[in-house]
Amino acid sequence: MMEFGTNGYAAPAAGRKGGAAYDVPEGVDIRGRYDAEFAKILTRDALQFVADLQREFRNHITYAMECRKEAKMRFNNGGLPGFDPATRYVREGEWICAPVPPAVANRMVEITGPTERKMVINALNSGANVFMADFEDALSPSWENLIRGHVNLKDAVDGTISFHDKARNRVYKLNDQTAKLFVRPRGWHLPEAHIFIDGEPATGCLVDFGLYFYHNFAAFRRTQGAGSGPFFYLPKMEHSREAKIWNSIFERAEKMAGIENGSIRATVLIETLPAVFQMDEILYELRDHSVGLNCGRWDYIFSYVKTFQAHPDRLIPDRVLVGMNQHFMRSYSDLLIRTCHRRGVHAMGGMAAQIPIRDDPVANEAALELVRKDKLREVRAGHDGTWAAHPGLIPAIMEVFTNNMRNSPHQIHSMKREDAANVTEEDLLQKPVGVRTMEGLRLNTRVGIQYLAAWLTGTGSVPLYHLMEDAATAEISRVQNWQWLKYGVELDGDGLGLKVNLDLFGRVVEEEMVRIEREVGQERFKKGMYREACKIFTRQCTAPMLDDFLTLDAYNRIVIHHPKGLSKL
Ligand SMILES: CC(=O)SCCNC(=O)CCNC(=O)[C@H](O)C(C)(C)COP(=O)(O)OP(=O)(O)OC[C@H]1O[C@@H](n2cnc3c(N)ncnc32)[C@H](O)[C@@H]1OP(=O)(O)O
Ligand SMILES: O=CC(=O)O
Ligand SMILES: [Mg+2]
Repeated sequence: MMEFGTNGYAAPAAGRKGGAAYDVPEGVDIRGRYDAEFAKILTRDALQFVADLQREFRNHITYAMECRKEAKMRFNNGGLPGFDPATRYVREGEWICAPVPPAVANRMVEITGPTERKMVINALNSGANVFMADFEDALSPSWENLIRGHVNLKDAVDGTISFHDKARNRVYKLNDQTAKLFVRPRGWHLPEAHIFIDGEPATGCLVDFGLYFYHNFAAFRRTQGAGSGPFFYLPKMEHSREAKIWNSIFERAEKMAGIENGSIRATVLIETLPAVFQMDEILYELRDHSVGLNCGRWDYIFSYVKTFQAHPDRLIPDRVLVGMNQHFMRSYSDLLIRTCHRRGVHAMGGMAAQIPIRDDPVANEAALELVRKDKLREVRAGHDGTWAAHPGLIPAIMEVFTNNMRNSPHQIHSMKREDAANVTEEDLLQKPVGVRTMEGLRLNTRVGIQYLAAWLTGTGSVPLYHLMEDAATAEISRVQNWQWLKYGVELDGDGLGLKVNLDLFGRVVEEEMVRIEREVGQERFKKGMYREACKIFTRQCTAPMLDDFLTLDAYNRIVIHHPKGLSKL
């Protein structure tokens, strides 16, 4: 095991003995594995840029994270999130964001996926308008995945990326026409424990943003952005002060690159409950750099549970029942559309969880139909585009959007949704309706453990029971179990009348582990990290205090410092 310092991460190594070393600027220490390809990303100049960002913004980030803690305390003491009276002038003011760059006017279908090499090529060739390359929900942030991801994105932006699938003897290359690339860095909360700056682990998202921006801004603007860009997605913000930090980071990056202010554009995911009350404020802070908001529905549900962790009157029903038809979810989507269109930017829809079912045409058609229905609701509500988890879904989603957009690339000017101006705090907080069942508890457990086992072995998005599962959906499973255990809820939906307690949960865990082993097979079960995942998941579900993020604790298990002799692994 690694030896932890006072901040929870291994202390930086004093030097590098044996093997090649990165050429680092003053105060930077790279503790991840070295290879010649990685060294092309971790250049002295790129690291200097990351270190400059870290030094300039670390106090702002620390403050923003302290504010999150204060807000959590307020909610835990019975407070509710709501609109901030101090920024009423922003919500009521008549201002708009900078015009949408022509390169990304049409974003009807955006495919998302991790930065794995073959998937990057497939996504760019998929026929979607945009590919969101993900360092976040869909990626397990191991050193290998992250830096390999940067190699892949650089090759993609340079147009030189290729991949040889030896088993199938198939070579993957980019088509002439490709999707426009957006990149989603990690959330503020995750450190990058393989890069130390001034003795502390770097902020994960500054590493993701800084390395990508440094290496790609020029080529991207030439080949993809028609003179603007690069483009980003920004996850998991809770307050506009966090958007203000991003805005300053963008200005700092533009200055370094010598490009015009407002070149970088970002879509912010509204995927925390506190952020839904800050949508105008977030757009306002980013008004020169914004290209919309997105309904990150899965993290939003997770955040609803987390925000109300001390409110037993706001327990949610079985996870499968919390869809966009719930009043609080519909209100969130309606207000997001109204806010974006009033400010002149895209209102993006979210991810349907269904994926193609290859070996069962009937089930496949049923899954596709659910996706179509979800997308039809989005486009009719006024969304300008949406997400697709898998290339196989793109034709159906594209058809729904093109058939309902009146030959226009977006609906910013045609679907104002003034009716949504009446969405109230109560609408946005309304308790979801539905029942709780033993199967809900079992499914959360089965899915949560399998997802975590995949994440620990380097895969951040997986197909489970014909649905896409990623960090956000796994979080729902975890916090829902925690909530049900904490308040000993009655499972009122299956006539069994059982109450959730440690005994029952212990039995469920045992039985679901047996089921997982049966389903994946003994050999895979033994080789995989199911037992470790089970330990982490169970601890988090039964902890007296709810952990903020599943991936924070789990991250410690995927940090691998090199050379091995120095890191005491
Ligand atoms: C809550 C949120 O944040 S949502 C956004 C984050 N989540 C995501 O981005 C999920 C992205 N999707 C995926 O990772 C995958 O589609 C999964 C894990 C859900 C399903 O994966 P699989 O079952 O392995 O897919 P499947 O075997 O059907 O893949 C078929 C082909 O499509 C490709 N493919 C599948 N999904 C994607 C994708 N999102 N991007 C690019 N290519 C993809 C595969 O690489 C494979 O290519 P090949 O035929 O050339 O080998
Ligand atoms: O990031 C998207 C989500 O739904 O969470
Ligand atoms: Mg998310």
